[in-house]
Amino acid sequence: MLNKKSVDDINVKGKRVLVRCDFNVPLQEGRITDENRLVAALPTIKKLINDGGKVILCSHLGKPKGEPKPELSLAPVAVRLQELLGQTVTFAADANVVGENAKTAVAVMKDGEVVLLENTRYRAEETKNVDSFSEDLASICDIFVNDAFGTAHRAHCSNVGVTKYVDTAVVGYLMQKEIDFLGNAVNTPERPFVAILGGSKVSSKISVINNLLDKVDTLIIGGGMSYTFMKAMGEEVGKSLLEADYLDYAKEMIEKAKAKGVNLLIPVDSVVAKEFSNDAEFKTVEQGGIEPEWLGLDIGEKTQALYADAIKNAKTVVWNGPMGVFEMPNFAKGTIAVAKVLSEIDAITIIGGGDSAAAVNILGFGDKMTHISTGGGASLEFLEGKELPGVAAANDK
Ligand SMILES: Nc1ncnc2c1ncn2[C@@H]1O[C@H](COP(=O)(O)OP(=O)(O)O)[C@@H](O)[C@H]1O
Ligand SMILES: O=C(OP(=O)(O)O)[C@H](O)COP(=O)(O)O
Repeated sequence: MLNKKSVDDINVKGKRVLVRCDFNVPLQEGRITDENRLVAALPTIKKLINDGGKVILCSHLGKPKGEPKPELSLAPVAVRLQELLGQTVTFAADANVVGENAKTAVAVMKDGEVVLLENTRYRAEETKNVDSFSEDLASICDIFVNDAFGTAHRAHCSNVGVTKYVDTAVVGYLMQKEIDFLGNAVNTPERPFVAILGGSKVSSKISVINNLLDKVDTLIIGGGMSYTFMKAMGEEVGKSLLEADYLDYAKEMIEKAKAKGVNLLIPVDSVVAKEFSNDAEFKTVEQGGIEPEWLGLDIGEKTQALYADAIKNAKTVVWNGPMGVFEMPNFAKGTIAVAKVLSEIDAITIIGGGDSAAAVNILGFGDKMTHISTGGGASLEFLEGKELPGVAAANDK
């Protein structure tokens, strides 16, 4: 259990409560294309409304790099939140985030009302964690709640700096839930504990592989990163994604798995194509059969069966990174196969945000998983065993 004070430990009646959420949602022409992060934030917001707090929400959106960018305004989020909450959400349009508009909006709030501030990254100080913006944020609230798990690996004004200037800084329900699921899975897993890692690069998951090898019974490797492991085992990989600088590291991890008695699985067949395109000619080849002009873009059917077999008796599964280029239908089958097995087994299944979460949702398996994290980078850093600054900054219990 997370040893931080939460919204259950405070009395917010009549108080101005600043809630840092992660409303960094994908937008297309002002339309929100995936609202999971908004829905995930509702329990904390509703609790604070019901308890009679004056609920001031804030978040970043995209990377406006310290200046107002209309296309990265949080205005569309206010509209959708209002629908989801079924009550008015006043949007404090304010290029300065905590300028006169925002201060006035907050000053006239009644208990149980909701205000949403403008994109915190309109202020240049935000991502540098400069005190001036942290102080501004603290000046409009009595209590601070951090519920932005997706941003917890950043140390910015609106999730870390602000806590220096408020007496009470607690975490929200989403933050608690994310840390509890990921923490329990990694630290006290029901066994067998299987981790599935995929995605493009070994280099982005070095510490995750290393840390998980200390914890899991089986580690399954798929996606672009598997070719570096194959090469390290002496196989030719043609034009597949290869990080030559990480071959020694891959060998080290193969040795570590042996030493620890971890079952490390890499693909036994691959779907290869002539080009990185859904329209390219493609075929399935056995282990060691990737010819020089071909590149591996998905795991083959034998690998799918091997991985399904390794997963089916698991009691805890953590998955981060697709098994292939799932954005292209011809190379999505491996990712679909893994998602399908996870949706069918009797186990705690945790999807570590990012592309894997998107894949599971797009493929329609979202509601079959125990937990889909709202944070890609944050869940990866958590799986690496790092302390998340956004969590560390909250008051201890
Ligand atoms: N065999 C492959 N070759 C090239 N790219 C791949 C391969 N398999 C998966 N990918 C790509 O990896 C990307 C996801 O990588 P990454 O960002 O590491 O995953 P995540 O966001 O889940 O952590 C996807 O865009 C996918 O197309
Ligand atoms: O979307 C986010 O990260 P994610 O894509 O790693 O899940 C978070 O909102 C953090 O955003 P940032 O990576 O711009 O700091």
